[in-house]
Amino acid sequence: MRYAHEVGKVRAAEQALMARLPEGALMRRAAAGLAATCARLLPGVYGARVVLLVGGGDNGGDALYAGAGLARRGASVVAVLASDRFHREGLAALRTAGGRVLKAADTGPVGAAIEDADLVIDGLTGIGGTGALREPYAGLARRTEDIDAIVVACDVPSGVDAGSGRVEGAAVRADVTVTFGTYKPGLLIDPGAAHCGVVELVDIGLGAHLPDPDVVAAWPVDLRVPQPGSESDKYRRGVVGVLAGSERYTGAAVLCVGGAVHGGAGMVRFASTPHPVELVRHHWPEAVTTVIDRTSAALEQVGQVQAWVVGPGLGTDEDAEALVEAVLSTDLPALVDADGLTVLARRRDLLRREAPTVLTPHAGELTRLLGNRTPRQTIEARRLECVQRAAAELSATVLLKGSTTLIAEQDRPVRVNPTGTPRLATAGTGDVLSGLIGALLAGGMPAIEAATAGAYLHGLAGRLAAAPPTDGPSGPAPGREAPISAQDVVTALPDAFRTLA
Ligand SMILES: NC(=O)C1=CN([C@@H]2O[C@H](COP(=O)(O)OP(=O)(O)OC[C@H]3O[C@@H](n4cnc5c(N)ncnc54)[C@H](OP(=O)(O)O)[C@@H]3O)[C@@H](O)[C@H]2O)[C@@H](O)CC1
Ligand SMILES: Nc1ncnc2c1ncn2[C@@H]1O[C@H](COP(=O)(O)OP(=O)(O)O)[C@@H](O)[C@H]1O
Ligand SMILES: [K+]
Repeated sequence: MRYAHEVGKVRAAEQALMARLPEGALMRRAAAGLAATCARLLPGVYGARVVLLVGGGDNGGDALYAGAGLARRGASVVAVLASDRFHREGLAALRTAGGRVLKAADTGPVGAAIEDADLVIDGLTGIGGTGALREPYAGLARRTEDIDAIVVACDVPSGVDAGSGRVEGAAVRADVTVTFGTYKPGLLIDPGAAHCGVVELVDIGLGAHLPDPDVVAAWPVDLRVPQPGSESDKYRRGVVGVLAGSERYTGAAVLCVGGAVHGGAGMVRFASTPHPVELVRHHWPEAVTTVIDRTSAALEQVGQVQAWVVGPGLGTDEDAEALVEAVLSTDLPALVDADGLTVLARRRDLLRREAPTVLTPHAGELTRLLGNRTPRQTIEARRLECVQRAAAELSATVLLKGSTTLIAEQDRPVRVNPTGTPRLATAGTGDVLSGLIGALLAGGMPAIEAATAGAYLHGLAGRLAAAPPTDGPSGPAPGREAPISAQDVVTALPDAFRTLA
């Protein structure tokens, strides 16, 4: 797992540690780690041209000390001061090491230095950055776009809100971000995460002073999907029931069952109206299907299951509502997706239940679930805050889809999914995800673990489907990916599972 802590907790841990160390020791540790990474990224330090973008706080101090270290090893280092305030000891150290200093207002020489640089260290703002970058910080951040130099962000790319990943204006796009002590949520969550490049963590000894994390990113070693043993049979492995599709929306049913069939359930039971049932039988002969009378919503017709998935393509009429109500009245784990969520938005009373409930909204669906008080754009920009609020208000496990999938349960660290690709933003992939998570629930996984593993495998299947085979699970550069369909994601699921073995 990658652990991230809120900014306030990072500051408290730093204070506790600093109280036990000589003045300035912590900053010098951070700067030494930053300088070591920069030295590794350069073909050679001697003679390399390094520019430091220096803000008025301690983030600028880190950059100045790191620059001093590189200058002592023969680099030609220029510091660009964005503010009249700067870290005095850091600047003195740089000058002593032979570094030069410019002010941001010296636009000609500053532009030339950045153009000629081999490496730029962004020390404008770190965890102290608030709101959109003001001038001249914003202008300096923009100057780092489309340059040949390697851009290394100190602690956090400036312009990215460290606590949330929010980006409100200009922000540095780094090739590498060197962060100190612990990850910050904004380094793991988009849009901030997309500005970080490769994130390296430098240990500055904070560990013992840090409380439980606020956000964690799951890595393959953390995921324990159910494995069949010699005692297994199809019933013991878990049966998932899927209520999806309608005469109007048939594809959602086929895709959702596809996700469930490849999710490791012992059996998939599918129930719907005649047309989706016919199509599911055609595509997935292994599913056991039932044509149900929607008006009665009697789940006994479908047979015994260990978990339910309800919603994709279901429609939002009264019959659909009756099916959602029937599922949520059981004492079984249930996942509600798509149209089921639209129904739930007007029947939040149905969420009062003891058994685990997983909701898988995209930002628009979450807007409705939260009573239309939070616009979709706000949810997309403040994903962390909104998913936490939703989990608390709805008393459910909430998986918020989109460019970074987040999974929240009340009083637990929020999970961040590290896999995925923007190629997944295509119709029907969400239906595959809900079927997949339903199968994992039926296999007995706790709700948050099923949602975490499902998001991971789904994102990885998307990458495997989109990438040339040689690029592997860590994923190729986005330009090397091909468009994919939701069915391609289904097909790639077995390969995604195999990476966990
Ligand atoms: N504490 C420790 O032990 C350790 C801390 N460490 C390091 O310290 C960093 C935190 O330092 P910090 O607290 O000084 O804040 P920091 O990120 O430099 O930002 C403040 C400056 O930014 C400016 N500014 C803010 N918003 C702005 C905006 N929108 N637009 C423009 N300017 C804006 C603000 O300007 P002002 O408000 O003063 O005008 C002020 O000058 C942390 O990330 C890590 O790198 C490491 O050395 C390890 C040990
Ligand atoms: N920009 C993006 N980057 C990565 N993944 C994305 C992005 N946009 C959407 N996705 C993923 O694509 C899937 C789309 O699901 P959803 O919105 O429910 O579509 P549908 O209802 O058509 O199936 C989700 O898994 C979501 O996380
Ligand atoms: K920075």
